[in-house]
Amino acid sequence: MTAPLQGSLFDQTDELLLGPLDGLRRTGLGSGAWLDLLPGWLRGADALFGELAGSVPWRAERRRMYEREVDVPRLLSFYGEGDPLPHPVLDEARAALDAHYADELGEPFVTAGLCFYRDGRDSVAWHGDRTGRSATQDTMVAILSVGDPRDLALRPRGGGAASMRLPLGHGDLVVMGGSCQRTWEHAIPKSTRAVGPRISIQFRTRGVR
Ligand SMILES: O=C(O)CCC(=O)C(=O)O
Ligand SMILES: [Fe+2]
Repeated sequence: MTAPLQGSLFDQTDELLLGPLDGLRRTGLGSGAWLDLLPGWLRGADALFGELAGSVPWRAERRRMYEREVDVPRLLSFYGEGDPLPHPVLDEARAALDAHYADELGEPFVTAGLCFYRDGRDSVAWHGDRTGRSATQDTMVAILSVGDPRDLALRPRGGGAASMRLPLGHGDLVVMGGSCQRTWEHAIPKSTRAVGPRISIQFRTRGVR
């Protein structure tokens, strides 16, 4: 499928450029969870959006829910350990994240999950990325967002403090770290506003989904 995204809708530069990661700002969420945020990490991302939209083998997934098969409302593509990524700037992004977080994380980011939200009806429900080590141990999930802005919503698992919404725009980076996957949940809520397509790229460590 292709998405009708006009060039330079979002960005004034044509050149793909990853900024330095020293601009990352950390927010503690409590219970050992935190978020690192760097708005506008990748500049010139219009072309990347177009290439990913057109060349990634997007899959629609179906899932059993209450005895029925339902469409998962977004398109997906998963790049496992050792799989060539669909654009060289994603290799650069992953290498930069590895260099920045090496000491704190203690292992590299090895997989990339790509999600395509075609419009405001596409979404992902509340969940933690709790498959693998993240169910019991701290880890990091780094998300690069391109295309139309969508909110990443976060709430403590099992209720408690109020939830929060973090608008993720074109080229923005957010890293969910510490205990975030087991003590918090996240979601991309549906939007009733007219929103265009968004692609998110999630880098994870070995075995974590
Ligand atoms: O689209 C996003 O930024 C989040 C996706 C997500 O949480 C997931 O696929 O596990
Ligand atoms: Fe997730």
